[in-house]
Amino acid sequence: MVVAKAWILKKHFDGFPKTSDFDLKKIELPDLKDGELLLESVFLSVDPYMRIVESKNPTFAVGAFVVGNKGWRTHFISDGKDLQLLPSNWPESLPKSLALGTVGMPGLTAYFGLLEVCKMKPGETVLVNAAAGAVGSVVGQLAKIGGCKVVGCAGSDDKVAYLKKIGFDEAFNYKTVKSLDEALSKASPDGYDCFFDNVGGEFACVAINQMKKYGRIAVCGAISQYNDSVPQKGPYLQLPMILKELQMEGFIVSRWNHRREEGLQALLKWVVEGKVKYHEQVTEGFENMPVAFMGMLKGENLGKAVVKV
Ligand SMILES: NC(=O)C1=CN([C@@H]2O[C@H](COP(=O)(O)OP(=O)(O)OC[C@H]3O[C@@H](n4cnc5c(N)ncnc54)[C@H](OP(=O)(O)O)[C@@H]3O)[C@@H](O)[C@H]2O)C=CC1
Ligand SMILES: CCCCC/C=C\CC(=O)/C=C/C=C/C=C/[C@@H](O)CCCC(=O)O
Repeated sequence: MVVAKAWILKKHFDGFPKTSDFDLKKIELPDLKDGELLLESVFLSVDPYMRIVESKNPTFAVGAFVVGNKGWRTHFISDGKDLQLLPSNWPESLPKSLALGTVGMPGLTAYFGLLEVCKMKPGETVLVNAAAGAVGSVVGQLAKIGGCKVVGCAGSDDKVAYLKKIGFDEAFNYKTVKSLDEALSKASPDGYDCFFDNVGGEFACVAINQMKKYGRIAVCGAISQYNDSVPQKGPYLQLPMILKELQMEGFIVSRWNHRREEGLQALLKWVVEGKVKYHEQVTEGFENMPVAFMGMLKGENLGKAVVKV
């Protein structure tokens, strides 16, 4: 009998998440039926990554590594239908945890958001916020590969130094600049063609006023608003949208599930060639899932935040 540990949400968040909102449970798992397999988490994120320890399903061999959306759990039984094997050409030398980050869902978000929503073109200027995080750090590097000028903002001087190291043309600490408006116009006096928005709220309002005519805004996330108890109010953006004829489009990465393999292969190739660099913020221990989660929301992570079980 395998006993799984699972983090459950005891109470819906009221404002910023608290340790007391989570509960660690033990769950006895039943024996496998034909067609099922038993998975053991190796790295976890919001999208857990697991190794198969027992299988009664001919498609999945014991020892194989898969990505699945199974919650914060050490073990899980699956019929295999919703699991993704790692690409078969995954190099032995590459950390498998990247399947949760640069060569996984966050990397795909950057890839499809830039290509399909921003429709970036060589010579354009791309702005990205939360730029030193899992999605943002890939956005900036893909935009450089695509021949763009890239401006990134992040919440510490160490993160800004990292952005410059991985090739961002301009980067600044949005928490310490005197004026966000001035910092954005100094970084690109002619404005921005593409804005990949991970943050929303006031940052987005200031940035949207600095878009060039016909600019495109990919609304990927709004992390500045996720923990608000009271919804934020304006300023309102209709005037710059009309006068500059902007396009603003929200998206969820799963829209391109049918092109997942294309995206993963492109990202894998760039990582192997050293054209896309990665950093992971690894927290040790399943017991520390809530700590890692809250730390990520507070900006303690550089690159993708993962938990090693
Ligand atoms: N649409 C989609 O399909 C998807 C959307 N997303 C979204 O993309 C965004 C980035 O996700 P991900 O890369 O996983 O996370 P990150 O690795 O970027 O971690 C989150 C970062 O957000 C920044 N942040 C937190 N609060 C604020 C704030 N108030 N203002 C500005 N920045 C803040 C912090 O960096 P800093 O130190 O710079 O403040 C923190 O490190 C999120 O909004 C997420 O919801 C992610 C995946 C798919
Ligand atoms: C408090 C409200 C929060 C709203 C956030 C809404 C959107 C932003 C966001 O973060 C969206 C993420 C979507 C992720 C989707 C993932 C799966 O489709 C795939 C996961 C497994 C994988 O393929 O690796």
